[in-house]
Amino acid sequence: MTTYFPVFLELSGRAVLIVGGGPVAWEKVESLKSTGAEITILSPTISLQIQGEVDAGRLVWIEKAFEPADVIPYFMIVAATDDPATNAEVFQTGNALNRLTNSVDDPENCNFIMSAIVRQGPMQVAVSSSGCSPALAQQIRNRISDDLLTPEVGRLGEFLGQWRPAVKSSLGSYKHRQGFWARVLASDVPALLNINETEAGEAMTRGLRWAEEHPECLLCGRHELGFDCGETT
Ligand SMILES: C[C@@]1(CC(=O)O)c2cc3[nH]c(cc4nc(cc5[nH]c(cc(n2)[C@H]1CCC(=O)O)[C@@](C)(CC(=O)O)[C@@H]5CCC(=O)O)C(CC(=O)O)=C4CCC(=O)O)c(CCC(=O)O)c3CC(=O)O
Ligand SMILES: NC(=O)C1=CN([C@@H]2O[C@H](COP(=O)(O)OP(=O)(O)OC[C@H]3O[C@@H](n4cnc5c(N)ncnc54)[C@H](O)[C@@H]3O)[C@@H](O)[C@H]2O)C=CC1
Repeated sequence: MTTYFPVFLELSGRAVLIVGGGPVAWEKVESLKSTGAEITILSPTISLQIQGEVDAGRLVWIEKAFEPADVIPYFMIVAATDDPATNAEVFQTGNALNRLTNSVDDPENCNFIMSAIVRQGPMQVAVSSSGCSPALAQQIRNRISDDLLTPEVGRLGEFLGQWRPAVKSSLGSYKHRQGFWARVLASDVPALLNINETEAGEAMTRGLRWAEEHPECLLCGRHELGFDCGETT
Protein backbone atom coordinates (compact mmCIF):
# COMPACT_ATOMS: atom_id res chain seq x y z
CA MET A 1 0.00 0.00 0.00
CA THR A 2 1.22 3.50 -0.84
CA THR A 3 1.74 5.84 2.10
CA TYR A 4 0.46 9.21 0.89
CA PHE A 5 1.59 12.49 2.49
CA PRO A 6 -1.24 14.93 3.27
CA VAL A 7 -0.73 18.64 2.61
CA PHE A 8 -2.98 21.70 2.15
CA LEU A 9 -2.19 23.49 -1.10
CA GLU A 10 -2.39 27.25 -1.71
CA LEU A 11 -4.09 27.30 -5.09
CA SER A 12 -5.20 30.92 -5.15
CA GLY A 13 -4.27 32.39 -8.53
CA ARG A 14 -2.68 29.10 -9.62
CA ALA A 15 -3.47 27.65 -13.03
CA VAL A 16 -5.32 24.33 -12.77
CA LEU A 17 -6.27 22.23 -15.80
CA ILE A 18 -9.18 19.80 -15.85
CA VAL A 19 -9.20 17.55 -18.90
CA GLY A 20 -12.76 16.43 -19.74
CA GLY A 21 -16.06 18.27 -19.43
CA GLY A 22 -18.60 15.81 -17.97
CA PRO A 23 -20.15 15.35 -14.50
CA VAL A 24 -16.89 14.13 -12.96
CA ALA A 25 -15.00 17.19 -14.25
CA TRP A 26 -17.81 19.29 -12.74
CA GLU A 27 -17.33 17.63 -9.32
CA LYS A 28 -13.67 18.67 -9.45
CA VAL A 29 -14.65 22.25 -10.36
CA GLU A 30 -17.02 22.28 -7.37
CA SER A 31 -14.38 21.11 -4.90
CA LEU A 32 -11.70 23.48 -6.29
CA LYS A 33 -13.61 26.69 -6.86
CA SER A 34 -13.52 28.05 -3.29
CA THR A 35 -9.69 27.93 -3.38
CA GLY A 36 -9.42 30.78 -5.91
CA ALA A 37 -7.63 28.55 -8.43
CA GLU A 38 -7.78 29.71 -12.05
CA ILE A 39 -9.48 26.73 -13.63
CA THR A 40 -9.32 25.79 -17.30
CA ILE A 41 -11.41 23.00 -18.81
CA LEU A 42 -9.93 21.31 -21.84
CA SER A 43 -12.45 19.14 -23.67
CA PRO A 44 -14.23 18.95 -27.04
CA THR A 45 -17.58 19.01 -25.19
CA ILE A 46 -18.75 20.44 -21.85
CA SER A 47 -21.84 19.91 -19.72
CA LEU A 48 -24.47 22.62 -19.23
CA GLN A 49 -23.22 23.29 -15.68
CA ILE A 50 -19.68 23.87 -16.91
CA GLN A 51 -21.02 26.00 -19.77
CA GLY A 52 -22.78 28.16 -17.16
CA GLU A 53 -19.48 28.85 -15.36
CA VAL A 54 -17.75 29.58 -18.70
CA ASP A 55 -20.54 32.05 -19.63
CA ALA A 56 -20.18 33.72 -16.22
CA GLY A 57 -16.44 34.15 -16.83
CA ARG A 58 -15.46 31.91 -13.90
CA LEU A 59 -13.90 29.18 -16.03
CA VAL A 60 -11.89 29.14 -19.22
CA TRP A 61 -12.84 26.50 -21.80
CA ILE A 62 -10.35 25.24 -24.37
CA GLU A 63 -12.48 23.41 -26.92
CA LYS A 64 -10.28 20.56 -28.15
CA ALA A 65 -9.10 17.01 -27.47
CA PHE A 66 -6.05 16.59 -25.23
CA GLU A 67 -2.50 16.78 -26.58
CA PRO A 68 0.61 16.42 -24.38
CA ALA A 69 1.83 20.03 -24.85
CA ASP A 70 -1.44 21.22 -23.24
CA VAL A 71 -0.20 20.54 -19.70
CA ILE A 72 2.76 22.94 -19.83
CA PRO A 73 1.31 26.13 -18.25
CA TYR A 74 -0.40 24.37 -15.35
CA PHE A 75 0.54 23.81 -11.71
CA MET A 76 -2.06 21.09 -11.19
CA ILE A 77 -3.74 18.83 -13.74
CA VAL A 78 -6.76 16.55 -13.28
CA ALA A 79 -7.66 14.03 -15.98
CA ALA A 80 -11.43 13.38 -15.93
CA THR A 81 -12.27 12.09 -19.39
CA ASP A 82 -14.18 8.87 -20.08
CA ASP A 83 -11.18 7.51 -21.97
CA PRO A 84 -8.69 5.66 -19.72
CA ALA A 85 -5.92 5.90 -22.36
CA THR A 86 -6.26 9.70 -22.50
CA ASN A 87 -6.32 9.93 -18.70
CA ALA A 88 -3.13 7.84 -18.54
CA GLU A 89 -1.47 10.02 -21.18
CA VAL A 90 -2.40 13.18 -19.24
CA PHE A 91 -0.80 11.70 -16.14
CA GLN A 92 2.36 10.57 -17.92
CA THR A 93 2.93 14.00 -19.45
CA GLY A 94 2.10 15.96 -16.30
CA ASN A 95 4.12 13.68 -14.05
CA ALA A 96 7.16 13.79 -16.37
CA LEU A 97 7.14 17.59 -15.96
CA ASN A 98 6.79 17.27 -12.15
CA ARG A 99 3.28 18.73 -12.21
CA LEU A 100 0.74 17.68 -9.59
CA THR A 101 -1.33 15.27 -11.66
CA ASN A 102 -4.43 13.24 -10.80
CA SER A 103 -6.33 10.88 -13.01
CA VAL A 104 -9.77 10.27 -11.49
CA ASP A 105 -10.43 6.77 -10.22
CA ASP A 106 -7.04 5.60 -11.50
CA PRO A 107 -4.56 5.48 -8.59
CA GLU A 108 -1.77 4.06 -10.79
CA ASN A 109 -1.94 7.25 -12.84
CA CYS A 110 -1.84 9.77 -9.98
CA ASN A 111 0.98 11.52 -8.15
CA PHE A 112 -1.63 12.79 -5.69
CA ILE A 113 -5.09 11.50 -4.87
CA MET A 114 -8.22 13.38 -3.85
CA SER A 115 -9.67 13.16 -0.35
CA ALA A 116 -13.14 13.37 1.18
CA ILE A 117 -13.31 16.92 2.51
CA VAL A 118 -15.29 18.82 5.14
CA ARG A 119 -14.81 22.57 5.66
CA GLN A 120 -16.07 24.87 8.41
CA GLY A 121 -14.63 28.37 8.23
CA PRO A 122 -10.86 28.00 8.35
CA MET A 123 -11.10 24.46 9.75
CA GLN A 124 -10.76 21.65 7.26
CA VAL A 125 -10.57 17.87 7.53
CA ALA A 126 -9.48 15.74 4.58
CA VAL A 127 -9.97 12.00 4.93
CA SER A 128 -8.18 9.40 2.87
CA SER A 129 -8.25 5.62 2.79
CA SER A 130 -5.10 5.65 0.59
CA GLY A 131 -7.17 4.19 -2.22
CA CYS A 132 -8.41 1.21 -0.15
CA SER A 133 -12.01 2.34 0.19
CA PRO A 134 -13.22 5.76 -0.97
CA ALA A 135 -16.68 4.82 0.34
CA LEU A 136 -15.22 4.39 3.86
CA ALA A 137 -13.33 7.69 3.56
CA GLN A 138 -16.64 9.32 2.65
CA GLN A 139 -18.42 7.72 5.61
CA ILE A 140 -15.73 8.82 8.09
CA ARG A 141 -15.87 12.34 6.62
CA ASN A 142 -19.65 12.40 7.15
CA ARG A 143 -19.25 11.30 10.77
CA ILE A 144 -16.64 14.01 11.39
CA SER A 145 -18.91 16.56 9.72
CA ASP A 146 -21.98 15.54 11.78
CA ASP A 147 -20.31 15.12 15.18
CA LEU A 148 -17.08 17.09 15.30
CA LEU A 149 -16.55 19.79 12.72
CA THR A 150 -19.66 21.81 13.60
CA PRO A 151 -20.28 25.43 12.53
CA GLU A 152 -19.31 26.41 16.12
CA VAL A 153 -15.85 24.90 15.60
CA GLY A 154 -15.52 26.86 12.37
CA ARG A 155 -16.40 30.09 14.19
CA LEU A 156 -13.95 29.25 17.00
CA GLY A 157 -11.17 28.73 14.44
CA GLU A 158 -11.89 32.11 12.92
CA PHE A 159 -12.06 33.83 16.32
CA LEU A 160 -8.76 32.33 17.52
CA GLY A 161 -7.19 33.27 14.19
CA GLN A 162 -8.12 36.90 14.85
CA TRP A 163 -6.29 36.77 18.19
CA ARG A 164 -3.18 35.09 16.86
CA PRO A 165 -1.20 38.19 15.82
CA ALA A 166 -1.76 39.84 19.24
CA VAL A 167 -0.70 36.67 21.07
CA LYS A 168 2.36 36.29 18.86
CA SER A 169 3.54 39.81 19.59
CA SER A 170 2.67 39.73 23.33
CA LEU A 171 4.14 36.40 24.41
CA GLY A 172 7.87 35.97 24.11
CA SER A 173 8.49 32.37 23.07
CA TYR A 174 6.94 29.45 21.24
CA LYS A 175 6.67 27.53 24.55
CA HIS A 176 4.75 30.39 26.18
CA ARG A 177 2.37 30.68 23.21
CA GLN A 178 1.87 26.90 23.21
CA GLY A 179 0.99 27.05 26.94
CA PHE A 180 -1.34 29.98 26.34
CA TRP A 181 -3.32 28.33 23.52
CA ALA A 182 -3.65 25.05 25.45
CA ARG A 183 -5.14 27.06 28.33
CA VAL A 184 -7.48 29.02 26.07
CA LEU A 185 -8.85 25.81 24.54
CA ALA A 186 -9.37 24.30 28.01
CA SER A 187 -11.04 27.50 29.28
CA ASP A 188 -14.63 28.71 28.98
CA VAL A 189 -13.73 30.88 25.94
CA PRO A 190 -14.97 28.31 23.34
CA ALA A 191 -18.32 27.89 25.14
CA LEU A 192 -18.62 31.64 25.74
CA LEU A 193 -18.15 32.34 22.05
CA ASN A 194 -21.36 30.40 21.30
CA ILE A 195 -23.29 32.65 23.65
CA ASN A 196 -21.73 36.08 23.35
CA GLU A 197 -18.77 37.03 21.16
CA THR A 198 -18.14 40.28 23.07
CA GLU A 199 -17.80 38.38 26.34
CA ALA A 200 -15.51 35.83 24.70
CA GLY A 201 -13.36 38.72 23.47
CA GLU A 202 -13.27 40.21 26.97
CA ALA A 203 -12.22 36.84 28.42
CA MET A 204 -9.42 36.69 25.84
CA THR A 205 -8.27 40.20 26.73
CA ARG A 206 -8.18 39.25 30.44
CA GLY A 207 -6.44 35.95 29.69
CA LEU A 208 -3.79 37.59 27.54
CA ARG A 209 -3.15 40.33 30.11
CA TRP A 210 -2.73 37.63 32.79
CA ALA A 211 -0.37 35.69 30.52
CA GLU A 212 1.77 38.79 29.91
CA GLU A 213 2.00 39.37 33.66
CA HIS A 214 2.63 35.71 34.61
CA PRO A 215 4.60 34.16 31.74
CA GLU A 216 6.07 31.57 34.16
CA CYS A 217 2.56 30.24 34.86
CA LEU A 218 2.18 29.32 31.17
CA LEU A 219 4.98 26.79 31.62
CA CYS A 220 3.81 25.12 34.85
CA GLY A 221 1.87 21.86 35.08
CA ARG A 222 -1.56 23.40 35.72
CA HIS A 223 -3.44 24.09 32.51
CA GLU A 224 -5.80 26.85 33.57
CA LEU A 225 -6.07 30.29 32.07
CA GLY A 226 -5.60 32.81 34.89
CA PHE A 227 -4.24 30.25 37.38
CA ASP A 228 -1.37 31.80 39.33
CA CYS A 229 0.98 28.92 40.11
CA GLY A 230 3.00 31.04 42.53
CA GLU A 231 6.30 30.62 40.71
CA THR A 232 8.32 33.67 39.86
CA THR A 233 10.63 34.24 36.93
C1 LIG B 1 -7.46 6.52 -5.47
C2 LIG B 1 -8.55 7.60 -5.75
C3 LIG B 1 -7.95 8.43 -6.88
C4 LIG B 1 -8.64 9.75 -7.10
O1 LIG B 1 -9.71 9.75 -7.78
O2 LIG B 1 -8.10 10.78 -6.65
C5 LIG B 1 -9.89 7.00 -6.08
C6 LIG B 1 -10.07 5.88 -6.84
C7 LIG B 1 -11.27 5.16 -7.04
N1 LIG B 1 -12.51 5.53 -6.59
C8 LIG B 1 -13.43 4.56 -6.89
C9 LIG B 1 -14.78 4.53 -6.50
C10 LIG B 1 -15.47 5.47 -5.75
N2 LIG B 1 -15.02 6.74 -5.46
C11 LIG B 1 -15.94 7.38 -4.71
C12 LIG B 1 -15.83 8.69 -4.23
C13 LIG B 1 -14.68 9.42 -4.09
N3 LIG B 1 -13.43 9.00 -4.46
C14 LIG B 1 -12.49 9.86 -4.02
C15 LIG B 1 -11.12 9.70 -4.15
C16 LIG B 1 -10.41 8.64 -4.72
N4 LIG B 1 -10.92 7.71 -5.54
C17 LIG B 1 -8.93 8.44 -4.52
C18 LIG B 1 -8.71 7.63 -3.23
C19 LIG B 1 -9.27 8.30 -2.00
C20 LIG B 1 -9.31 7.42 -0.80
O3 LIG B 1 -9.06 6.23 -0.84
O4 LIG B 1 -9.57 7.96 0.28
C21 LIG B 1 -13.11 10.97 -3.22
C22 LIG B 1 -12.81 10.70 -1.74
C23 LIG B 1 -12.62 12.37 -3.52
C24 LIG B 1 -12.83 12.84 -4.95
O5 LIG B 1 -13.07 12.06 -5.88
O6 LIG B 1 -12.74 14.08 -5.11
C25 LIG B 1 -14.62 10.81 -3.56
C26 LIG B 1 -15.60 11.18 -2.41
C27 LIG B 1 -15.84 12.67 -2.48
C28 LIG B 1 -16.76 13.20 -1.48
O7 LIG B 1 -17.80 12.61 -1.12
O8 LIG B 1 -16.48 14.34 -1.05
C29 LIG B 1 -17.05 6.48 -4.50
C30 LIG B 1 -18.27 6.81 -3.67
C31 LIG B 1 -19.38 7.40 -4.50
O9 LIG B 1 -19.23 7.58 -5.71
O10 LIG B 1 -20.42 7.65 -3.89
C32 LIG B 1 -16.77 5.30 -5.15
C33 LIG B 1 -17.62 4.03 -5.18
C34 LIG B 1 -17.47 3.26 -3.87
C35 LIG B 1 -16.07 2.67 -3.66
O11 LIG B 1 -15.52 2.06 -4.56
O12 LIG B 1 -15.54 2.85 -2.52
C36 LIG B 1 -12.76 3.54 -7.61
C37 LIG B 1 -13.41 2.24 -8.11
C38 LIG B 1 -14.16 2.53 -9.40
C39 LIG B 1 -14.91 1.27 -9.84
O13 LIG B 1 -15.16 0.36 -9.04
O14 LIG B 1 -15.25 1.25 -11.04
C40 LIG B 1 -11.41 3.92 -7.73
C41 LIG B 1 -10.32 3.19 -8.47
C42 LIG B 1 -9.78 2.03 -7.72
O15 LIG B 1 -10.13 1.78 -6.57
O16 LIG B 1 -8.97 1.33 -8.35
N1 LIG C 1 -20.21 9.34 -14.01
C1 LIG C 1 -19.93 8.98 -12.80
O1 LIG C 1 -20.75 9.05 -11.88
C2 LIG C 1 -18.57 8.48 -12.48
C3 LIG C 1 -17.55 8.43 -13.41
N2 LIG C 1 -16.30 8.06 -13.06
C4 LIG C 1 -15.12 8.06 -13.96
O2 LIG C 1 -14.90 9.34 -14.51
C5 LIG C 1 -14.92 9.27 -15.94
C6 LIG C 1 -15.60 10.52 -16.47
O3 LIG C 1 -16.95 10.49 -16.05
P1 LIG C 1 -18.03 11.48 -16.64
O4 LIG C 1 -17.66 12.89 -16.38
O5 LIG C 1 -19.36 11.01 -16.17
O6 LIG C 1 -17.88 11.15 -18.23
P2 LIG C 1 -18.60 11.80 -19.49
O7 LIG C 1 -18.57 10.73 -20.56
O8 LIG C 1 -19.89 12.45 -19.15
O9 LIG C 1 -17.59 12.97 -19.89
C7 LIG C 1 -16.35 12.74 -20.42
C8 LIG C 1 -15.80 14.06 -20.92
O10 LIG C 1 -14.47 13.85 -21.35
C9 LIG C 1 -14.30 14.51 -22.61
N3 LIG C 1 -13.25 13.84 -23.36
C10 LIG C 1 -13.26 12.62 -23.92
N4 LIG C 1 -12.09 12.39 -24.56
C11 LIG C 1 -11.33 13.50 -24.40
C12 LIG C 1 -10.02 13.87 -24.82
N5 LIG C 1 -9.25 13.04 -25.55
N6 LIG C 1 -9.54 15.08 -24.46
C13 LIG C 1 -10.30 15.92 -23.70
N7 LIG C 1 -11.55 15.62 -23.27
C14 LIG C 1 -12.05 14.42 -23.63
C15 LIG C 1 -15.65 14.42 -23.27
O11 LIG C 1 -15.77 15.39 -24.29
C16 LIG C 1 -16.57 14.65 -22.07
O12 LIG C 1 -16.73 16.05 -21.87
C17 LIG C 1 -15.66 7.98 -16.23
O13 LIG C 1 -15.25 7.38 -17.41
C18 LIG C 1 -15.28 7.09 -15.08
O14 LIG C 1 -14.03 6.50 -15.34
C19 LIG C 1 -16.09 7.73 -11.77
C20 LIG C 1 -17.04 7.74 -10.82
C21 LIG C 1 -18.37 8.08 -11.10
